[in-house]
Amino acid sequence: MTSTPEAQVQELRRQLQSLLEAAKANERKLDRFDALERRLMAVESMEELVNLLLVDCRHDFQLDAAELWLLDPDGELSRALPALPMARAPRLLDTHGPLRDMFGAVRATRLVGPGHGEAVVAQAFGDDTPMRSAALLPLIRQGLLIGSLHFGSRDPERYDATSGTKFLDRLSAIAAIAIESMLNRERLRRAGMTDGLTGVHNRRYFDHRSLIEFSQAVRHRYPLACLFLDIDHFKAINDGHGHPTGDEVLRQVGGLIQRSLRTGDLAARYGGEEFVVLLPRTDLAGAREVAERIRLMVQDAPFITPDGGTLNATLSAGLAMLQPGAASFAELLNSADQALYEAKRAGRNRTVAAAADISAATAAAS
Ligand SMILES: Nc1nc2c(ncn2[C@@H]2O[C@H](COP(=O)(O)OP(=O)(O)OP(=O)(O)O)[C@@H](O)[C@H]2O)c(=O)[nH]1
Repeated sequence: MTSTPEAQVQELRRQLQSLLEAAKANERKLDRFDALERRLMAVESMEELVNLLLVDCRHDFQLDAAELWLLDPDGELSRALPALPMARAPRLLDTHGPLRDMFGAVRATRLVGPGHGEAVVAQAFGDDTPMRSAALLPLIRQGLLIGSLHFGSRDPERYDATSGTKFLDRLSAIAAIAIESMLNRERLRRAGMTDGLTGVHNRRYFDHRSLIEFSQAVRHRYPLACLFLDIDHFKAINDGHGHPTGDEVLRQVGGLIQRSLRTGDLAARYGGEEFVVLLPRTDLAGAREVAERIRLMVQDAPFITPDGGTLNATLSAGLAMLQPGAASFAELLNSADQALYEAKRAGRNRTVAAAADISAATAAAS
């Protein structure tokens, strides 16, 4: 049956309308991708980048789930991320295995859903996931798979294996560049405030942070303790076992100090074989306990030398408390340094508190 010319015109109009709607939808999609790419290129910090990929993307693209996996074989990110204010954290992988399982040798964007990859959806979002389809974007830099970005939907048809992946491919390339440049920036930032040998903060960072800690303690009137820790007869270790062994002892002492502290405490290598520690909201008894814990750990530790041998070392600690009415942070440092001098003079391998703190504690007790 041939249709009337009016019916043919109606049909053409309908087809034209649906083409126009598809074109408009595509344009809106392009605008959204465009806006996201611009924001990715402009992020200033790791937390902003992760929030953009996991929280904003999910909202802007009306996704039901978004996940980011990042390869972190050296534990660099797992040390850095907990301190950052992130609404959602990426999953850190210590090996390539999960990425290899997901992308194989092809390493291209995958659209998976019912009948063509339920198992992969579960792999991407967990076994109990309500997601029914997903877009899995490999993040590749300089030929290496550095992570993956997963967008999930409860709608089984949202991601269909036959759909194009042009926008998603572009997004994954830009996300990978943004992640790599952010990691490099973080590395540089940390290198600028970390002592290269021991991994604790350097003097420059300490000088900056200590002033903040000082003014906070003064303003909010809480105690602030300062410890100077100095390895005993370190010159003899260098002379007797060689400089590389001295370096190794320094590295291990730095690690012991770091592990003895709470979040919010600050440890730094102050110079040579001397470390400084700031303990906010810690009283004299608490600070003495920390100093003694570190001293005993060092005393009991067998230090492993580069040639596989062991040696023993000790350290002396000088401890001082921020005094009410102290005019400057330098006064506190100075008192801790004097106390350290006393500890050395009295025979080393001991903790000595500054005279003013001992008399204040005695007066309070009597
Ligand atoms: N291996 C190594 N040695 C260092 C480093 N920085 C400083 N030193 C050495 O540390 C030694 C410090 O010696 P001294 O200041 O005489 O103190 P000490 O031998 O520890 O004696 P006391 O502190 O009085 O117990 C010097 O020999 C420095 O050369 C370093 O980064 N690595």
